[in-house]
Amino acid sequence: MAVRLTTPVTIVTGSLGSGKTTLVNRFLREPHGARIAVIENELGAVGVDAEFLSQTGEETIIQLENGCLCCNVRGDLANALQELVQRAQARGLNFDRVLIETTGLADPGPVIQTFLAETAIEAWYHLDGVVTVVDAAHATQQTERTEFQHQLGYADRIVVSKTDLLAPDALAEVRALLAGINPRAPVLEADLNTVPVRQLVDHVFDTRGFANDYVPAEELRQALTHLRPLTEGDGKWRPVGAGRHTADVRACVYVSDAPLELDLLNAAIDALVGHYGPRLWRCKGIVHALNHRSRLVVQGVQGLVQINGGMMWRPFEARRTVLVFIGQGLETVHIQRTLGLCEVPGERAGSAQKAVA
Ligand SMILES: Nc1nc2c(ncn2[C@@H]2O[C@H](COP(=O)(O)OP(=O)(O)OP(=O)(O)O)[C@@H](O)[C@H]2O)c(=O)[nH]1
Repeated sequence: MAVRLTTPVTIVTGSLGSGKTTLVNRFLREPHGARIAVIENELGAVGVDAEFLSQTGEETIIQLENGCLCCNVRGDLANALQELVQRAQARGLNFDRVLIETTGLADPGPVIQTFLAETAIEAWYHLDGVVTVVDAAHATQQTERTEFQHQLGYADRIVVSKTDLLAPDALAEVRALLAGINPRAPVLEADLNTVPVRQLVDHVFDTRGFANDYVPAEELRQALTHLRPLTEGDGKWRPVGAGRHTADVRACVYVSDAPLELDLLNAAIDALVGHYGPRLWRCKGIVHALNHRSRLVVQGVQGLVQINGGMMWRPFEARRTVLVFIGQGLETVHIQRTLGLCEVPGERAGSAQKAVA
């Protein structure tokens, strides 16, 4: 696998007061081996959030003061990232990882798109992942808010904060709610003030959330935990927890052991992107394609979807397609039928397994 020499960037998002600054400060204050630069997005013209960040003695904190990052994203963010590079070159500033803390009102979609579309920054940076901090104490009240749903939908990792303030049954309710909106993102539940920084590092860094050649097994397992066989051995699967999530936000998990025809899959994904437009926020997964010795990796953010070659299938490994679609108003049956058209008849391996949650 090619070694990436660009600097990994993590987007830290989450609702107002959820604990984003607390999380970022843990990485700034405590030793863990990485040197961090922070881009801090302020909502007002005069920022205050940066005041709460621990100063590291170097000029590694950049404040964006022109309002909400999701509204002015391209220019401002690209400039801030380039400014860090210039500081590094001119003044020997050292950092090997960047965290972008968005405002609690930001939709991370356009921020993510900047990394996929701005060629000026790709020589220096790559997007490692989106981490969404969820306030356990207020999550259930926030579920109807569009920005909260967006932040969860795009998450590669979720950190549930303030677990110290919640009874176990209330925490279980939050867990179920999050699984309904985003079944693929692994979750760390924590009191952000006391959880060991090592645990935060392991959960938040190197998620490879946007790698084109790889989807972490942890994410696929997480998505599959929300599906259960209807009856033993009949090959049909049903969603677990469907309907628990909020009104219009839906996560569809498509699973199939039959190989998919790649040309048809390209057409099917184009059709889904065309049909759902901006309502399809994120899609991701691996594909068992006909006549391919390696898995294919699907990575999509809004209208940009890529399918690339991934790791080789190992001998005797069960080959399976797992695709997760997250967005607003996704129609389960429509997605199931559209992707089902790509399955190659008679090529199903073992027991047939196919589902959309
Ligand atoms: N008890 C408890 N308090 C927490 C935890 N995480 C954060 N807090 C507190 O919650 C408050 C808000 O935390 P911040 O880190 O400022 O939240 P934020 O998301 O950066 O807030 P905004 O920038 O306003 O969106 C602070 O008083 C934190 O000390 C936690 O796990 N447990």
